[in-house]
Amino acid sequence: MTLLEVRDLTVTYPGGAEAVRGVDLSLEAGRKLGVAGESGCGKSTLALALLRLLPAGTKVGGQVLLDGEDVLTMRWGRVRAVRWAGASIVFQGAMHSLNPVHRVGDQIAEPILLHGDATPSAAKRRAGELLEQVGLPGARARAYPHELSGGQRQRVMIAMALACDPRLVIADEPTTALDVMIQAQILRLIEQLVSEQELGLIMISHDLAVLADTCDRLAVMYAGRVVEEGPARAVYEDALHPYGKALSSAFPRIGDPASRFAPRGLAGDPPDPADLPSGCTFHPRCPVALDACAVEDPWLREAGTGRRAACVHVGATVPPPAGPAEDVRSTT
Ligand SMILES: Nc1ncnc2c1ncn2[C@@H]1O[C@H](COP(=O)(O)OP(=O)(O)OP(=O)(O)O)[C@@H](O)[C@H]1O
Repeated sequence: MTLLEVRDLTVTYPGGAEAVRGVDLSLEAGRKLGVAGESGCGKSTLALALLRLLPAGTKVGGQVLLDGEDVLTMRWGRVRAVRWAGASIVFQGAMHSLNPVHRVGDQIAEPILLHGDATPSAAKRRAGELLEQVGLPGARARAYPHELSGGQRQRVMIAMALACDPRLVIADEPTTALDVMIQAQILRLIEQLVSEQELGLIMISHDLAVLADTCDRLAVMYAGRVVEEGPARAVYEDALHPYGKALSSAFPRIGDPASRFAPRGLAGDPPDPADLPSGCTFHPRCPVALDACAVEDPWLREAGTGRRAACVHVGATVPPPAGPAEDVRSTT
């Protein structure tokens, strides 16, 4: 069975910001899905929605099927059971996520005690084992967060995320605050744990290169929508959507010196989710926009083997209108 199936997920914050708009995603156990996009595209909102961690008053629609069970409609008692044990999140910036006045071992033991019938001493023992699993000496369980380096704290966060043997781990910018060497170590650790334990991984980052290196598939988000999705390497090296292309050209490629000199960046900012442009939300920044793009909002649809993209330039993108069809489509 598919581990996670997200269907037509929408999130609207109080005040009207449509942060996630009709997202469909799926993930098998043991697979790694990267979610990329600029700041403000809705990546963290998507992650929080998967575990119903959004602020009160936020409107959420669609389905989040975790092992076939809809997280969005389950009772709160069940949601609490699913958090940590079914799926867990590693947030960016471990210093802010760890409690500064508690030893890290106690913080790892806490979800174990809450979610099972372990005794306090068994939970502590398990916390030490988890620390060793993420490459820290078990004795570091007695340390306070400020006594650890940034990389060590992020390892503690990963140990916590694994504490209750979840089936799915969501990592939201897990290495953003770390230097490049430590970043690489943490990414390798996450990859190793996912493959050893047959977990599903959703990794969120603005850095397409990191995701292409770590994940099997990539979803590119823009203004709350997935605008491109496919095998990670293919999306990174040969994006179909103009936004995916712009995002991938923003990072020089390892082993491709020419890419250091490629034109980079994208003018402007993503739109305000409370005041989205008409048609394709990317059209005001798109270098290849047509007049039709200010009107038509293309669906995400098949664009070659295992790939999907939402752009009038890619495949047949416009859903059939109610009246006589006016063809604004083109092919790649
Ligand atoms: N509590 C909130 N109330 C209203 N709007 C919000 C709230 N949280 C986030 N938003 C808005 O929703 C949009 C998506 O934010 P989100 O944090 O999900 O984006 P992101 O892609 O994860 O960005 P970043 O990489 O900076 O974290 C942004 O425009 C943001 O301002």
